[in-house]
Amino acid sequence: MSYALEIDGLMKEYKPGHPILKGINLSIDGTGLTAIIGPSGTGKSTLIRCINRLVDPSQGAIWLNAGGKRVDLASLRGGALRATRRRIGMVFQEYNLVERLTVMENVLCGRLGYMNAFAAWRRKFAQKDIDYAFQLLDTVGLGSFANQRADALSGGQRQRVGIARALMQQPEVLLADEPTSSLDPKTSFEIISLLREQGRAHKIPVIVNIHDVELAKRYADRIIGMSGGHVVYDGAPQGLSDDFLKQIYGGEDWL
Ligand SMILES: Nc1ncnc2c1ncn2[C@@H]1O[C@H](COP(=O)(O)OP(=O)(O)OP(=O)(O)O)[C@@H](O)[C@H]1O
Repeated sequence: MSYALEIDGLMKEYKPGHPILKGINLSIDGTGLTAIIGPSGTGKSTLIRCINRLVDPSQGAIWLNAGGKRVDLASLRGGALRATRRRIGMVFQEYNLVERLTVMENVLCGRLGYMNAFAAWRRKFAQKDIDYAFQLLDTVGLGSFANQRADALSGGQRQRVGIARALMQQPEVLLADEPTSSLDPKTSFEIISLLREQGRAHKIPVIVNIHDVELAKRYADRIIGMSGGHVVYDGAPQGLSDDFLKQIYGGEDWL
């Protein structure tokens, strides 16, 4: 079987001899939301960032099924890497919007990876891209905000723009690195629900690195618990017992 994403023996060390990821093996498919949980510093962001190659893996393979073709993201360079990377949508904790641009312009930025350099420089977007961006803005509940500047939005609204921009890439997989860390509990729930819903609507898997275990247990279809650079739990939220939580986070006073 060919998975949407298959990670095989992934290792990452920022300093030689000090591995952060110590041999991660994962297969991700379907349209569910997978939550990655684990203590601070265990390598959750590093894992997400290796997948979209914001960080270069030290060893291992990351197979992405892009348009029916299986490519190893870990070994790609230059133009081949850029072409494959545009098929990976990424939502950031701090939104990473261009503050002085409008909501619509920010969403259209998701298309830049598909355009030639001159068209990208002129920000000359095709009408079908503009139409799709309007459609996505409606989907994320910001239909009437297209002409607002990004710096006039609340955190939750910014994250909705970030999700629309990632979907604009027509990705094969959607990654989110702590997308709710800066948001209140109600908005966090809305953003996680939106990610899950959009994963289903676009028939792509969603992988979210998240600190809030309760939120993960309530809304994820699958939980990956990391500790010390290893995966120590991989299964349904219902199976994430206190024993596993102790193994992931250590101690028990907090349970
Ligand atoms: N660019 C970098 N250079 C050197 N070390 C790094 C770099 N990025 C992360 N690290 C280190 O790698 C380890 C894992 O960091 P990472 O951000 O992946 O963990 P995390 O589980 O996502 O933590 P948190 O939940 O606090 O965000 C940490 O010790 C961190 O200091």
